[in-house]
Amino acid sequence: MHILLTGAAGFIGRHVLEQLLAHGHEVRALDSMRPDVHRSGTAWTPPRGVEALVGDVRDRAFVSRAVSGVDAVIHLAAKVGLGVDLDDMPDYASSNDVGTAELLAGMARAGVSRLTLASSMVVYGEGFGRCPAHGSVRPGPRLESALAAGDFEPPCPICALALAVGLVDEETPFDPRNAYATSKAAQEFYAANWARAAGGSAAMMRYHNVYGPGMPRDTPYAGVASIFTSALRRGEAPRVFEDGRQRRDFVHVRDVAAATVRACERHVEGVRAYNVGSGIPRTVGDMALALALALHGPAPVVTGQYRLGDVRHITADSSRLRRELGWAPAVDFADGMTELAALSVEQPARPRVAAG
Ligand SMILES: Cc1cn([C@H]2C[C@H](O)[C@@H](COP(=O)(O)OP(=O)(O)O[C@H]3O[C@@H](C)[C@H](O)[C@@H](O)[C@H]3O)O2)c(=O)[nH]c1=O
Repeated sequence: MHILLTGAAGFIGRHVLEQLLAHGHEVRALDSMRPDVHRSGTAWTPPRGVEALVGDVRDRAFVSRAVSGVDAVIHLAAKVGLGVDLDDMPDYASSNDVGTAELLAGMARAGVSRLTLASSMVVYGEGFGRCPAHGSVRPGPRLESALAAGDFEPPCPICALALAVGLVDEETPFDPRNAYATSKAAQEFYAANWARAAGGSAAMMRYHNVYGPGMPRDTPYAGVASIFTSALRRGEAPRVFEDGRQRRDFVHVRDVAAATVRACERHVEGVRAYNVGSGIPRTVGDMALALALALHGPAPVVTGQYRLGDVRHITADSSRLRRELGWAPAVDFADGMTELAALSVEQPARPRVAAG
């Protein structure tokens, strides 16, 4: 196929591009190269044979050029991050939602009917506490305040049992809790509207906690695995928030790219969301320990600090992706951590240049 890939220079985009080429697709690779989005400032040299376009998906004329003649679009370009700073709300809305709306309008004008969209597990928010007795419960503000007060395994609001894992399937209701999450949820709604109105297909890929080679470094927006390896590289202990027992679904970037490419190749009808995760809950404390051991660094420090807006536990039920698209994660967690540790030793941090 001839595929337009947006966000091609980003962490996930580079892996998707590599796999698309390995599958024999012709790729038009687009990226804005916005310095505020690519905070680690890495240069981008697209592989030979790839048509590269630098521009912004909010630019209508640019989008028209970008979508012309392609069979399908993989839309990864986005402003990512925690999204808790209210001042950032307009930029999330503009970069992610206006950008997606322009892209979809451009696809409709050009008659391009296949979309694969990067979404995120953040659309689910904290709506997934699971009590062993009462199943899924929505603790809402009570859970937030319990967490803020340092009660990291709060009880079910109906009985006294502790809430557990936080397994989400694609039917779990949306509950976006910050500007980034809201912009991701809105992207999905725009894509669904476009698909229905234009007769297109849209696969929404809800990525869980992605890690692996090429993770952004040394920015507060990098994922926790990158922040821990950077700390260990400096000889510092990883600082683990809460009690370290909060669980996430860490999924390797090559597996995420494989799921994305598969969806682009195989999802041809209607609107479908897919969780992209390993399905295995791991505590942040265990992950910190695995990296500390791999890098022979200092033991993790549990800070008890709660980061505003963080969910306690979340794990992907990715059975739909396995069943419908035949995907299965291939990278073992221990191997992925060893790889990350080895890379972080081999690739020294970019030299910092003092301002002024
Ligand atoms: C950064 C950091 C996080 N953590 C904890 C907080 C969370 O419980 C857990 C995971 O945190 P994060 O990696 O920040 O991911 P997160 O689970 O908060 O998720 C978000 O992460 C953003 C990077 C992405 O842009 C978002 O899309 C979203 O995935 O690790 C630490 O313990 N120490 C740290 O230094």
